[in-house]
Amino acid sequence: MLKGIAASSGIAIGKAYVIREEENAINRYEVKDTEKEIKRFLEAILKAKEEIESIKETAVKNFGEEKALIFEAHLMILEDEEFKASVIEKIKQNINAEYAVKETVEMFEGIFLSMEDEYMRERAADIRDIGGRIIRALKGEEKSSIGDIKDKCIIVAKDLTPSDTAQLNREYVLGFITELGGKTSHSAIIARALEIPAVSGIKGATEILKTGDLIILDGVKGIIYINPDESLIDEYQNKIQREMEEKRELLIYKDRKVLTKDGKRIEVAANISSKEEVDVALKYGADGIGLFRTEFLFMNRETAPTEEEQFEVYKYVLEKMEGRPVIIRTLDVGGDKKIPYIDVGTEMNPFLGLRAIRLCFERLDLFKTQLKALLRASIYGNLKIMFPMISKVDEIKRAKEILEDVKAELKKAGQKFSDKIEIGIMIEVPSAAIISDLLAKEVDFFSIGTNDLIQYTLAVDRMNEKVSNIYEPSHPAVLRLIKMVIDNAHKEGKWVGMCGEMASDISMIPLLIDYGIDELSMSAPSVLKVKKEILKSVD
Ligand SMILES: C=C(OP(=O)(O)O)C(=O)O
Ligand SMILES: [Mg+2]
Repeated sequence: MLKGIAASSGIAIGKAYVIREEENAINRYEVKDTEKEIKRFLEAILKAKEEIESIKETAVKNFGEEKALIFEAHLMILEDEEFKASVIEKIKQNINAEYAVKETVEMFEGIFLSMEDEYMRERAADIRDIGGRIIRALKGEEKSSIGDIKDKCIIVAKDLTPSDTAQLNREYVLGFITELGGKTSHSAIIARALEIPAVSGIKGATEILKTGDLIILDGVKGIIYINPDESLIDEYQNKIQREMEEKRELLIYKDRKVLTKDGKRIEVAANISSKEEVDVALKYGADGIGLFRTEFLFMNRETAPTEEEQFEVYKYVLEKMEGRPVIIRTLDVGGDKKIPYIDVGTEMNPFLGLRAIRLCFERLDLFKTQLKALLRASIYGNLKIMFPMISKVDEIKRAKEILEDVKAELKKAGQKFSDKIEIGIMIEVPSAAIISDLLAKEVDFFSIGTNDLIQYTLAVDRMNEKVSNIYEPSHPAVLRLIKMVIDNAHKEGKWVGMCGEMASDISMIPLLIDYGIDELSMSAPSVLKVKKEILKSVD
């Protein structure tokens, strides 16, 4: 038995599938026969071309000509004489082909990244992609994608990025075990939304476990059993049965409106990160969407979604929610949510770096495109726009000014948008909580992001399993800030929600209600148990 962190509740029993770290190191060595090495390089180019041609064909079939254009760009790079000449030049200096490609790719990447033109800057990602493909061809490796898993298994990996997790297919992935990551890492959050049980923080898991080992994964207790005996399997199979029954019983709360014993209405909403999750939110009786993490729309693709693509997603969510509140948060890239084509450079402390609204101010092109899409979609439902990582008054003022500029542009173009959109901010940085009296004057609502608020207040990395024991939601410093935020908002007549993971922590709910919280938003599968908990004092 191994103990880790209970990252996503639920139980899974199945065979392990161990993903070992890819051998990324590209070593430099001296080649004597440079002619042979050049031939090896040119063959790798041909192999890469064949691969891309075939991917392009599939892309045309599945997504149409336009989506396949990106591969046209990749083919052009492979045919680029300057690129090839640069690699060959290096090989002639007795450098091995892999290293020559790596150096050439880095040089071209640098050139593209320094260009003024947005389109050209984005081409840096293409060069990187192509470079990886040629190097894999040279090494004779195939690229495997986690989204391609087609056998029922429990994934064991050192770490899963949020974009990896978002690709997991629930039909096959029964659960996952990682060495790294905490309870509020985005991978854990996504796993909870997908109802995939997970345990993180199991040191050495990829070494200890072998593919094919039978595993019991207990995501409630945060433990795993390796090759358990029959009696333990029986015991856990019974637990799975009981869990399913409990879930069914909770359905009686689905259409209940939640009132406290003082008769105050509490909205119990769902957090989503894709349009597909709206159905899950409705299935579990969410009163609204309390947080749409839109950065996930930007993941696992080559370029940012266009205004039209985003508009379609927002419209879909708003229409599906049929007038219930839908809080859509603007792009929160950075920290553990990395997007290859949105370059923030190398950062010593990504969670303290160019993240969320800070990045949007640097990349007005992305920010304005998203705001336009949101405004246009606003006529299809009850949209509220929320800005992440606000840490001072100037930032919310600036964000609102940009929103006004975008509104003016739309008006000029004769495009319609609602005039009733509430504007809110995340309170997830201690400075924002401390000046919440001032910020409350600028907005219609707050939503407390406890995942970040806790990590920044207590100086405890939410991703680091080594300090997870001191990541303490009930620390008095955190509780004082939460109370202060709610009081300050209410003094200005504004409402306060909570969309961090604390919102579904049953042990904290009585206190939050006592503080006067107005809305709680969480992964959809937690909605019913939270409704039940609040109604317990009334029923
Ligand atoms: C809801 C939050 O935002 P995210 O988890 O996306 O950082 C939070 O910080 O609590
Ligand atoms: Mg946050």
